[in-house]
Amino acid sequence: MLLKGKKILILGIANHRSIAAGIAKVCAAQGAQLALTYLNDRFLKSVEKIATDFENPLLLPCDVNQDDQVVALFDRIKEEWGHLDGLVHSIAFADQNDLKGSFEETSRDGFLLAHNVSAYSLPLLANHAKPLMAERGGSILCMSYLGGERVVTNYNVMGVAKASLEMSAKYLAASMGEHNIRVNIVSPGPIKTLAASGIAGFRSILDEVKERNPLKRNVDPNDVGNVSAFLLSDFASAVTGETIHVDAGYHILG
Ligand SMILES: CCCCCCc1ccc(Oc2ccc(Oc3cccc(O)n3)cc2)c(O)c1
Repeated sequence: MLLKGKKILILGIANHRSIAAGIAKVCAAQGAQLALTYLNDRFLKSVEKIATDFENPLLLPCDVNQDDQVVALFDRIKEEWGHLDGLVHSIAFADQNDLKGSFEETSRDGFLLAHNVSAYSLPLLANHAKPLMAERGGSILCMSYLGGERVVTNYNVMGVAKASLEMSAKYLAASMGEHNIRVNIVSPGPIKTLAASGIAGFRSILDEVKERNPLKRNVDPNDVGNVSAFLLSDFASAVTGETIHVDAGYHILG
């Protein structure tokens, strides 16, 4: 049991296909106690369904764009648990119009929205988690994609937001290390999620990576959950500011 007795907060489950749902399942199987957030009542049902197999999980609402909801979330965690060992950030959003066409046409609002939700939310959440992690230390994870490291057609403003997310994770790793808080990046290959279905050309990318990558297969939320559980565990005690690609090796190709 990699995560026995660890208290882990996971933000970003939308439904059973979510990467965060895969991470939650592996963490629960490895003995972790879980707090799962849902964006609003529309998502509560599907989060409850996923949580039925878990041992008394905390289900809490959180829209990271609302500061008061973030404060209320960590007040509840403090009240119920007293401390936090892990935080998984699996949140992103961009206007669908900004996920296709010419990047130069991105609107000011669209650019700011994508960065607000997909990048700024990481330092925001990390700052609130800090007092609950400081003593024993903790592990923070965020989810990126190759399009944040190099250009992937149509990914556009989300790629720029992911670049910001990845550098945010590294600056957080540098700043929070003295409190024994580690911050790492998991970069999955393309996975068929609710969010992915909103991106132009996603289907063809899925097939292309499967044909080209070293393992000749697509990756799934369980693959991501396995690596995430490792990074959340004491087995990764000296790993911080690191990116692990869970992409069947695709990123090594030209
Ligand atoms: C052209 C790139 C194909 C591979 C994309 C892999 C991927 C799939 C999903 C990802 O996560 C999101 C999350 C929200 C998001 O914004 C959305 C999603 C659906 C509708 C909408 O209005 N915005 C876009 C991507 C992501 O960051 C990366």
